[in-house]
Amino acid sequence: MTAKLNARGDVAVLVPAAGAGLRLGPGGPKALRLLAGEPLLVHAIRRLAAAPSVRVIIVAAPAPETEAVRELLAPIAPVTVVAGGRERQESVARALAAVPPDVDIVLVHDAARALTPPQLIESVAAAVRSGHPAVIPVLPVVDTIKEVHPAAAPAPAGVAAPPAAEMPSPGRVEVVAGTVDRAVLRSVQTPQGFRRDVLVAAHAGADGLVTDDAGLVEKAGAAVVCVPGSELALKITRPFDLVLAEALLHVPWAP
Ligand SMILES: Nc1ccn([C@@H]2O[C@H](COP(=O)(O)OP(=O)(O)OP(=O)(O)O)[C@@H](O)[C@H]2O)c(=O)n1
Ligand SMILES: C[C@](O)(CO)[C@H](O)COP(=O)(O)O
Repeated sequence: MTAKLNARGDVAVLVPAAGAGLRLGPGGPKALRLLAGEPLLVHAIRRLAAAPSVRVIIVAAPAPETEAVRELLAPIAPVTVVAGGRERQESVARALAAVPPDVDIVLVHDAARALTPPQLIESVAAAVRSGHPAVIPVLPVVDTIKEVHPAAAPAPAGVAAPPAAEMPSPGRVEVVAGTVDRAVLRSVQTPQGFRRDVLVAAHAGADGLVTDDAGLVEKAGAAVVCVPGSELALKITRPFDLVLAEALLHVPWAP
């Protein structure tokens, strides 16, 4: 049965879903990969549609799959589907352009965070509604975090280390440059919530790529406020995450 969105809701949710899912391995666009027999995007949309604040959902689909995604989601909830871009930021910008003029609160939510509970969507929306122009859900960092640089080209004292690859690889030795104080670090999730004018201005003024929308708002100089995130809002990125997500579907407290 198609879920109805709340016509009295005051929130539009943009769902970037156009990524390739390279880190998940071969198998097609990540948002269309199956979790317990259904595409990740279906899991994500179902949970968004269950949040009472949500009036509009706009999905940025992999461009060649736009029509297929429209058909896939039609029985789940009323959604607008646009073609995504080459980068996440472009996908968000395209979805943002399709927000109806009378909606003042916009959330941006990764399809890859497919198990995000409706309560988290509500708590981010409530924080924006209460007056914060930009809101992100966060979790504490639980590991000790080291800054590293490649052993072959150590950064001299006082000079910024060269950019490190995302992971050390065989034959590439890294050396620790220092330990970061994790008490001031947070792991950032979606949905990220914004006053619409703030998000529109941040995207319009973007002068490079950042990895989340709050990053654009920070660059524009606006305050970004944190609310508690949820372990269930994990981003399904690598094969291990898919196994974890499958297990989470069976825990009694998961939505
Ligand atoms: N050009 C892109 C790239 C990413 N995304 C979306 O942004 C979210 C977060 O991206 P990530 O989880 O990193 O997904 P991928 O880019 O697909 O992953 P990978 O980097 O492994 O290819 C995902 O819902 C993804 O579909 C998007 O809409 N358009
Ligand atoms: C937006 C995001 O989910 C915040 O954690 C994340 O940055 C998106 O993932 P990506 O791999 O950086 O595109």
